[in-house]
Amino acid sequence: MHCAQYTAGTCRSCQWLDKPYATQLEDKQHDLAELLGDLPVGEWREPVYGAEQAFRNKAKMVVSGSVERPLLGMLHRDGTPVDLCDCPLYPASFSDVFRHLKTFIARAGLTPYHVGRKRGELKHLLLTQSQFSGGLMLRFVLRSETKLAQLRAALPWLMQQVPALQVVSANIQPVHMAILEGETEIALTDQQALEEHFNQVPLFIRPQSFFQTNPQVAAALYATARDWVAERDISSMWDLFCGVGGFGLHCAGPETQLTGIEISAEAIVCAKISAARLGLKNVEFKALDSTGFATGNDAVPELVLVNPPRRGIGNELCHYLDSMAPARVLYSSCNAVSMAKDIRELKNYRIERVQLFDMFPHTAHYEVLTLLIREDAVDL
Ligand SMILES: C[S@@+](CC[C@H](N)C(=O)[O-])C[C@H]1O[C@@H](n2cnc3c(N)ncnc32)[C@H](O)[C@@H]1O
Ligand code: SF4
Repeated sequence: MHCAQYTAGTCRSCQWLDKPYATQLEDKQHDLAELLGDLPVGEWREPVYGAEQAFRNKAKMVVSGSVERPLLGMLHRDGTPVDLCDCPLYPASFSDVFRHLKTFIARAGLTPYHVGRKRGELKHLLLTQSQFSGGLMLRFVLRSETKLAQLRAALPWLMQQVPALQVVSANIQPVHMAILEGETEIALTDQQALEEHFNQVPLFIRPQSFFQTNPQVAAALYATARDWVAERDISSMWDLFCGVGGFGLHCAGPETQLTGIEISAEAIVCAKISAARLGLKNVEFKALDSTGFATGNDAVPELVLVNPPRRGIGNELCHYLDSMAPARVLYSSCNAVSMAKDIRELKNYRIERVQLFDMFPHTAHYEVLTLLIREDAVDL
């Protein structure tokens, strides 16, 4: 893939752009094999990959420059801004949206935040697209509510220029730190969730909930989890770190007892809407800490699916799972280092199958799906 910013040396976020894509996949597979090292693996599946460019559904833009000439992109460590509106990882349609946003910033008088001077209001713009409808969610991350009235007053113009905009909100992030967003979210449109569909499963994207950023590969990941679960007659499962419910909602049939656990209440709202749409009756989604939920529960489902953040599931949950001993554990991870560490703690399990999903082309990162089966299981 060609990137003018990379060639010019102005953005090096894609550290592997010089590597041919086939070599990137080989290197990732090799890295995964090294991390699992001594652990026997029943079956290695071929890596799954998608488009090499325009695969991201989300742009996180740092706003800098002046109110008349804003830049949307990133800041180097020394504070030098780079405009990344032409980044080839985004869908082509984003460039028009960025152009209108620059005009909008000037019209609404949203002064870009200056990190060095600690002045200005508009810090970031977060833009997400649904590949199902083409609809867009836009979030303005502001230092305070000072310019909110101006933003509201100018918004009808933006909605007219960008008719795909469905969900707009303002996030207030008063802290002078490299934190992307704050706790307060103010809805600026009646619609507050963007509808997405993967494999005919309706999923909803809301401002403060995690959503996969590579829809093509994420859809393949969920479909694979669904297929692996369907190999056995699973009547009860937990989906821990469930986000908006993508895994559980793919895997559950009409009779499956599914419990989805996720710390973000916003994401749980989305998961419940999806479950209702699918007509799933034996499903519950709760906004809780996964470890707290698991360790405080006597029930043992037939399968536990985990999809934690980069830090992994951690020792306490590993030890609890190992002793509570569900027949199967399906572990989806965006960090094979923490996953390999966790699996070593699951001493009663063997690795039945592993498959790599390249969610993050041109970087060293990847997603991996691992099926673990309890050692003493005869035919599970
Ligand atoms: C990698 S995301 C996976 C989300 C979801 N499974 C999906 O496919 O989109 C990890 C999720 O874990 C959630 N999370 C983080 N810490 C948590 C905790 N202690 N308990 C439950 N969920 C947590 C995050 O909010 C995030 O939604
Ligand atoms: S993030 Fe975008 S602009 Fe930066 S190197 Fe990657 S493709 Fe190029």
